[in-house]
Amino acid sequence: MATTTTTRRRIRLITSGIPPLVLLAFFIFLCVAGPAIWGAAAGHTDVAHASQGSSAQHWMGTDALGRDILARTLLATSRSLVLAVLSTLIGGCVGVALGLIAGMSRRLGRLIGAVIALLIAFPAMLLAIFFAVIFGIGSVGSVLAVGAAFAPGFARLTQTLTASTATREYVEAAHVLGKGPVRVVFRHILPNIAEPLILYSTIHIGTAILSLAGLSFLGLGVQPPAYDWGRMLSDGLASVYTTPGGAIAPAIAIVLAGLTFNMLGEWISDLIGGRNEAPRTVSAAPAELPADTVGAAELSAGHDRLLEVSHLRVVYGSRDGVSTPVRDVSFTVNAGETVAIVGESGSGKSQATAAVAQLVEAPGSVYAKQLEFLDTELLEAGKNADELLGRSLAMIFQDPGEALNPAVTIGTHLLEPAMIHLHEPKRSARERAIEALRAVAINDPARRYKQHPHELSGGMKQRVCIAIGLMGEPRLLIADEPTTALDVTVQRQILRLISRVGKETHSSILFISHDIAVVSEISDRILVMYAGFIVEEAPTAALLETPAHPYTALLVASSPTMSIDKEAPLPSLDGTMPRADQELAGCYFADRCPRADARCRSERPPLEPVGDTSHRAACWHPLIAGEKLPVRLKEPEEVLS
Ligand SMILES: Nc1ncnc2c1ncn2[C@@H]1O[C@H](COP(=O)(O)OP(=O)(O)OP(=O)(O)O)[C@@H](O)[C@H]1O
Repeated sequence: MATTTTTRRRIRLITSGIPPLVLLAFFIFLCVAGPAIWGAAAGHTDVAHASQGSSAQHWMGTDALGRDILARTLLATSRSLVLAVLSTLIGGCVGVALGLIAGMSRRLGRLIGAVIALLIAFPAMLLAIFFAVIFGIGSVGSVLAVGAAFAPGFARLTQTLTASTATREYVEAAHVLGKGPVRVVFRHILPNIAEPLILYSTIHIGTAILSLAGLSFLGLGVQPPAYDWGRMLSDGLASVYTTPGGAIAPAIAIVLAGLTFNMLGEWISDLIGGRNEAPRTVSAAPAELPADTVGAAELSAGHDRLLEVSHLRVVYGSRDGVSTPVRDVSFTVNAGETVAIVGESGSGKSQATAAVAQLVEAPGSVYAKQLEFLDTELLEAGKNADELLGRSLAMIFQDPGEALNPAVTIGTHLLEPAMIHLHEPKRSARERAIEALRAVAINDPARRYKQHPHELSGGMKQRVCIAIGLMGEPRLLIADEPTTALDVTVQRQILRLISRVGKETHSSILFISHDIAVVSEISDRILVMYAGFIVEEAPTAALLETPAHPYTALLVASSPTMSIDKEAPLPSLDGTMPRADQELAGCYFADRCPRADARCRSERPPLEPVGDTSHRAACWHPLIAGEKLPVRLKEPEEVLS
């Protein structure tokens, strides 16, 4: 059934491509062979047979000098088409350059965006006439004028495409790798916006033919003795009653050429659309992970500080106010340790780690008393910080589909960290890349190396992202909800893989998740975040068995696990977390907390040890070990809803 649909689609694609391709071939033939075949007839004057109607010798008649109109029309093809292609190229290059600057740079973007919006408000033909007067009458002036009139359209399209591509995770990953803006544009942005731009250009050649003909018709374009279809149309209209062919022949040529490029554009669009449809793959049984080598090279030093974050704050300022997704976060990650950050959606987990990876973009600002990675103060290190992070930090994002650049092969993704940061020769980097794919349990790594991301399943893409991390010299692996976008059957494997890779490469792991049950499987220590604060921090077992903060206690109790009684109702966490733009004097959890009193609402509790020094909680009334929180249980229908 699927095969029949695909076959039918292919047949439709081939048949719909025949008319524009045949017409295009015909026009190319006219451009190439035209001068040799019709050159003489088009230039031969015969005043005795001037301004004649159609005859067997002159199908479209003759002009005022007795020249054959059909021959001149066919000969005018090359000038008309070359000028149209040139003006599209000029408009395309100028527009794409402006659009890229506007899409990449926030400050210049606003200015260029405003100019584009102003120009786009005028009809393109009106702009072309305006620019033709400025650039001067003639072929060159008209080409520049039509190019300038098209540039705002190209710029608007490029700006929109760039803005949406620039926020993709593979572009952010490229920034993490320390790639400069020019490299990011040519490697990651342009290849991914090229298809709609090519499509737009093809259709625009048709419009350019019409616009140039219009300028020539108005006397602003091609000047005698040179001629194009617009010039011929203008001359032909003067004698339309005696020699109608003088106007009809160039008019037919203009319409046919315009139609050809429009049909070609539609066909390319179909072709691209079909190619981008993800192939349906039958998901094979997930590959067994190779034997775990946990413990083979455990770091002996127990408390080597790798990352030290002290009083981290992330602030976004806008005309509408200030929003602070990370209010005050302090934590450390020791060498070889796996630390998890948990908390409900919007608690600031991703923003806090984005600040560590230097991925918070304007208008966001990062403040910290200390943000030290491998003994380097990141907020003061400038370019050195980029290099350090590019070499020693690996990021695994939530959606592996977004994290990989669809335009480049898996191999290229893997080679970049090794070649850019370790300056490794391509040959040895390639060998290591195939080894890295094998290490993350990807079958047939040599074949996968040559494939593009769309040829891989979601789980495989995430394995590739992990393998990319292995290509540098990672000391810290930040995994931001790496299993959320994956099929449940693959989640556990990816989790185990990340844990194993961390141990084998002696890297520490900072693992972000909203699911405490997930992180408890791999983490040594858990940090609980709420409304931009760390509200509790403890070794995993202590946090799960004796949570001190009421929020943690509710998170633990409401986390459905395989071991709990499925018939028993889950505790309910009513209310919502304060927004990032809300400022409160006291504890941000107070409104949802069954233990809150007046002090909780007026005075913010500091993160302080509760019992053991490794266990800290920010609460005025922490739960004493073993104490149960009085909680409202969810009704069965609430659990289902
Ligand atoms: N570019 C931005 N501008 C302004 N505020 C932002 C921006 N990005 C994020 N925020 C704010 O930061 C808050 C925290 O976002 P963050 O992505 O860190 O949460 P999270 O805990 O990781 O949640 P999730 O699990 O849903 O990803 C958001 O609720 C949002 O209000």
